[in-house]
Amino acid sequence: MSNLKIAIQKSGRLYDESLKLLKDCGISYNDGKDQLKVICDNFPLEIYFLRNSDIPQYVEDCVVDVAIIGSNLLEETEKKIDILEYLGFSKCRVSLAVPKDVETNDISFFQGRKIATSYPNTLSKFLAKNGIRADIHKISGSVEIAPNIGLAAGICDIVSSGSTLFKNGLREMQAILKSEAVLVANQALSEEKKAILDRLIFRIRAVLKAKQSKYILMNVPNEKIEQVSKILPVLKSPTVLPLAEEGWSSIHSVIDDNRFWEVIDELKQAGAQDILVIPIDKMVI
Ligand SMILES: Nc1ncnc2c1ncn2[C@@H]1O[C@H](COP(=O)(O)OP(=O)(O)OP(=O)(O)O)[C@@H](O)[C@H]1O
Ligand SMILES: O=P(O)(O)OC[C@H]1O[C@H](OP(=O)(O)OP(=O)(O)O)[C@H](O)[C@@H]1O
Ligand SMILES: [Mg+2]
Repeated sequence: MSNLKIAIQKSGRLYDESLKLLKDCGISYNDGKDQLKVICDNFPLEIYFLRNSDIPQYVEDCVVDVAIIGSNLLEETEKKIDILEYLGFSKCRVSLAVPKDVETNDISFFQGRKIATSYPNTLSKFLAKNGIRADIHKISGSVEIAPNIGLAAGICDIVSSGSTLFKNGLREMQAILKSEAVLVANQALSEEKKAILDRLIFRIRAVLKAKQSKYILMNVPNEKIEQVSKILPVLKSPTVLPLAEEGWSSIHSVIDDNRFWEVIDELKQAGAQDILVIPIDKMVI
């Protein structure tokens, strides 16, 4: 039986979270130093550690079957590969930025000017769509330095916290693309590989779903159970267990992480006490 081949970034922004995701999926391997390829012990998977910018080509050429990359790289490289799952980490945007003393937010500022970027294709598509003719200057890193050394009037690069822009005296003018890590696959997977991939995606979804949810439990006087239950968004219906103290019950449920702060006051007002919120490791629905 053949293994599914997955490429992940060798080092950089995506490396830690990509490996953590595989680990959370229960996949383990013998971690030899500086290995560029490892075979997993307990899942039919081979991991290839590659340069991020090379990965889309490897996937399209079927050198590997699947990969974890930033979705912005797909926009840039336009390879024939499919996004299977949004993974929720390495969130960032590709943005136009200018020296902070430039006052306008009108992108026609760039008309006839030079823009430094590592993402020339993404930028040229955006400029064409907006009718801006600018001179695109491709550099492969440290793009934020370009305006300071007189190389360009502005830049187009990845922004996350904005601190690199700030440290270089720049400000974000306009985001042109949002990005996050994605699982991608080539379009010619065998049935055997697809079956392994389905098992991997099943595990990834269980991990991602669990991250978005919390287990919540609280004590409630019996006469308030119905009222409290109505507030709780539940999978089926909440679990209600009697407490040793007569007239009281413990209600257990699962809640979306973002919803918790919205309903906490309502729960208290409805009579819930001693509310505990606990992380969930895996969630299979
Ligand atoms: N500051 C950031 N915050 C969040 N995500 C980021 C950030 N910078 C980059 N990313 C995402 O991580 C991906 C990899 O970026 P990284 O800088 O690690 O590698 P690279 O320099 O693009 O490529 P290579 O591995 O070929 O050197 C990017 O394509 C983007 O999707
Ligand atoms: O908005 P921030 O949180 O400051 O992040 C943005 C910076 O992160 C990335 O660089 P990285 O650190 O990956 O270095 P690189 O240019 O060598 O890839 C990107 O190219 C920006 O420079
Ligand atoms: Mg980078």
